[in-house]
Amino acid sequence: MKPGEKVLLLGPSGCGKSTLLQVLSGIVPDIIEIPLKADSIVTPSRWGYVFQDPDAQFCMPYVDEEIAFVLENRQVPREEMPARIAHYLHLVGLRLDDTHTPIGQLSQGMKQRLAIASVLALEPEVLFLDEPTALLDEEGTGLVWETIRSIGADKTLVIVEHKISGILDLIDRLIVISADGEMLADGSPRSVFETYKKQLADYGIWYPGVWEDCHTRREAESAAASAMLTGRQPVMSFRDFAGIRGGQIKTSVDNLSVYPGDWITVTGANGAGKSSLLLAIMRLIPTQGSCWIEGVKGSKIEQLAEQVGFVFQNPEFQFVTNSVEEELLYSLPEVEAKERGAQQAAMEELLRQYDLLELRKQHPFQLSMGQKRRLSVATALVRGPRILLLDEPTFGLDARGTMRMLEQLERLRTGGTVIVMVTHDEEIVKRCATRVWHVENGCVKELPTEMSSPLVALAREGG
Ligand SMILES: Nc1ncnc2c1ncn2[C@@H]1O[C@H](COP(=O)(O)OP(=O)(O)OP(=O)(O)O)[C@@H](O)[C@H]1O
Ligand SMILES: Nc1ncnc2c1ncn2[C@@H]1O[C@H](COP(=O)(O)OP(=O)(O)OP(=O)(O)O)[C@@H](O)[C@H]1O
Repeated sequence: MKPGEKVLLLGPSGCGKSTLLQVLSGIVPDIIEIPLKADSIVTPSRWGYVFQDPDAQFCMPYVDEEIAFVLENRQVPREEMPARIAHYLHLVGLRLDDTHTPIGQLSQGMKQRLAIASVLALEPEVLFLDEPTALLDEEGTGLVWETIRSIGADKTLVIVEHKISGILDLIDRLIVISADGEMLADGSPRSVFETYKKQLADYGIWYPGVWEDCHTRREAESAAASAMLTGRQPVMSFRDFAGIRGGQIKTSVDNLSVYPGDWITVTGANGAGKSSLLLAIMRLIPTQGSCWIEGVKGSKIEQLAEQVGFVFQNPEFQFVTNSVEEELLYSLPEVEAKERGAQQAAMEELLRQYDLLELRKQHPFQLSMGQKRRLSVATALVRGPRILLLDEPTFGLDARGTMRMLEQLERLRTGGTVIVMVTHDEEIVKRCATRVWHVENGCVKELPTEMSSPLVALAREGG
């Protein structure tokens, strides 16, 4: 790679993009000792690395201290620090009443913004970015690319990113890696997309126009028909419901009901209170008011888990066993011996659908981010819950993983399963949602959408 070059690495989930980035930066083998087969690799001297998982990035407990730590290493005088800290937080749009806030109290998207700010504070010559915008809202994504664009032509950039639409004009060189880790293409984005479109589609890699090629938008009538088909009794209702964190209300729903066959996308800025809503429904944070769920007696997590499948924003929070296969087995209900064969077959089918069959013996923590994401969703599905709460289930997925997951969720939805999905992806909102809930400063409000407009409402009211 030449100095000043802006390079994008694209490839299917698990092909080795993160690993390659770590080798190019020298993290492997200097910090992570993995044997390498290479004569010599020249690694840069002043570089910064934004990890795929922001939790892997931080050294200090507080936001201001995290950036101050970097500035101290650069010998920035103490009196200049507050202004510099404010500057780097401003670049990524991380707005806080007090910069001396514990990092553990930030939402995941806010953490990702901080991770990028602390790497920018290094003023590196070479920047390695591993899916830096995966958890960011639209504003955050725009700001990050704008900042990267403005930090100068002389900086070298190597980026792994699935959300390609905002960065292609920034990129000089696109390198595509195939599923078996070989280099498939290397050239300008335009020439690679023109020449290799078929291969990209076959490998399930993102390219401009992939949504139009792979996903059919659901028709309004079909949404209405399924609402009519699946009945009018609510399966979940909120009355003055709120979720509390750090002693304060972080999410609240006044009065909303959820019906079989609803696909609700939950949207809103980073830190708005979307994850808190799902955590409150699962009683994983303190709550007040009422969230009634059909068939759930009491509010113990085990009783909820009978009816509700939950996918955490960070897939690692979900894993409790030592292999992919055990993870699914752990979530399965106890059945009689004669039913175990069918259960095993259903589990294998799920592993196949989620491209995890070959990885069945692998430790969940030794998967790539996309593989972890797919396993976390498969685990939530394996019991066949009536309500599925999914916190950004498609982030970090390649095109194939995304389309397959959406198609499967749509099949479940038309069978009556409720999908409540937090997402920043506008395409998913446009194509999949039958209802949209928007969260602003912790308040959840239903937005009017094409799909949840009169037809669906009429069907529900029996018209
Ligand atoms: N700690 C680990 N130990 C063993 N194998 C691992 C470990 N981490 C990842 N792998 C495997 O190495 C391969 C490459 O992983 P890597 O994270 O580099 O993929 P990736 O292309 O970045 O994927 P994604 O797009 O899903 O993030 C994957 O098949 C994964 O299962
Ligand atoms: N453990 C905690 N203690 C106190 N406040 C917290 C805690 N975790 C999160 N918060 C705050 O609650 C608010 C809502 O966070 P939440 O994670 O629900 O946001 P979100 O909408 O899911 O954001 P993102 O899109 O970034 O994931 C944020 O202001 C965040 O700082």
